[in-house]
Amino acid sequence: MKFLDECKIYVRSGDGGSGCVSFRREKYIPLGGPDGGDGGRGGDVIFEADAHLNTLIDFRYTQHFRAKRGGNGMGKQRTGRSADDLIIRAPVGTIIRDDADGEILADLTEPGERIVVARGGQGGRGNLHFKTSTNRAPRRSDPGREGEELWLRLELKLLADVGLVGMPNAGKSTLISKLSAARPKIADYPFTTTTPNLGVVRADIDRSFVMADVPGLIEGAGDGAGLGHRFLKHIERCAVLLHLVEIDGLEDFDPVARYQTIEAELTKYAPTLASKPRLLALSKIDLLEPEDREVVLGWFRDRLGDDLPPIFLISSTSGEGLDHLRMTLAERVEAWRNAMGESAHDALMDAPTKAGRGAVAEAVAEDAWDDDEDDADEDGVECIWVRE
Ligand SMILES: Nc1nc2c(ncn2[C@@H]2O[C@H](COP(=O)(O)OP(=O)(O)OP(=O)(O)O)[C@@H](O)[C@H]2O)c(=O)[nH]1
Ligand SMILES: [Mg+2]
Repeated sequence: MKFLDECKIYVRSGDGGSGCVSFRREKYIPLGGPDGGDGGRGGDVIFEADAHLNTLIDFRYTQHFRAKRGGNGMGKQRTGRSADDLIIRAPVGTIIRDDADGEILADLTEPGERIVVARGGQGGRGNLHFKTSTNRAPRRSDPGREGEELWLRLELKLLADVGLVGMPNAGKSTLISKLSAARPKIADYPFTTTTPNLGVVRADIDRSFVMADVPGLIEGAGDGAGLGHRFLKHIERCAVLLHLVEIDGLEDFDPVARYQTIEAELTKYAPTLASKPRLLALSKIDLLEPEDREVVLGWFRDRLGDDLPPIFLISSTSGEGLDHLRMTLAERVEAWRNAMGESAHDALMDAPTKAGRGAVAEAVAEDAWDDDEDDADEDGVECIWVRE
């Protein structure tokens, strides 16, 4: 299975069928009047949000969508057949833009929601309509109207509840591998993760949430430096951010400054990210001398003051602090879902996508990412990232 989150497709609605030129021909009626029927309507191109889909991968194989042409009008005043509409199914959460000017045509948030992106052409009029008092045998009919054609850009934002942010090597991928079935690549060097990973974290029997591990952020990420900014959009819709700062000793670096650097980048990228609820986890504390813990916590308390989010000490190696963190995250996600109530955002994030998100996350957990297919295809489909 592959996962693709951005693609470009061509759509064309059907042309209207032509009107017909025809005259009534019956025995003993030598000069029957015009009886050419109208052409049928061309098919619309319609998008439908489907809660069971969670990737745009199908658009990689099919990029051209053409609705059928309406049938031509016929004699005996018969109207041509209207063409069937072409329904394109896309995952809930897909944003559809006109590629020409970037205008958003639709943001599919509700399962079953439909939007017409290209209207089918009207059928042409048959010669029946052109009969006048002076012209009783019109040889004129209209051709059908042409359908509309346009290129669309589809974008799917991952629907995760918790977004993991932090500098490269902070231990984000290790954490998601401990809390969920996701098995991302983990290594002792920065920028190991190049594409997002999703995992379902089960807090208890009936409570779970989706966590997204995105590539590490660096200074300048908000302006486009590094890889991470490309994926920040995936965490824009998260309920909670979990900011991970690695603490593997008291020497050599300033963890508070690391935290502040990344926070500043998030603010620069989008104010919505800056104002999102967040938790701070100090990772790799197995490497810290027990007596140094209070020292580090003191640095954060003193320098961040009221801006200090709830802080956790965790170790993915020893498992310390993970249960508490997992339960707190579950509570935060639940509180956020409740606060959202019946709002449109809730519809997007919660009910309709449960099946879809679970499926993506499980699939992500099972398969490895393929980093190779990162760029534009020959045939014009741009893949920001693809999972095999
Ligand atoms: N001792 C110790 N090492 C850890 C812990 N968590 C992660 N590591 C190690 O830290 C290194 C980086 O871990 P990753 O999970 O790949 O870090 P990341 O934040 O995903 O890094 P990028 O993908 O580059 O952004 C790996 O060598 C891990 O084994 C921990 O709790 N304790
Ligand atoms: Mg990683």
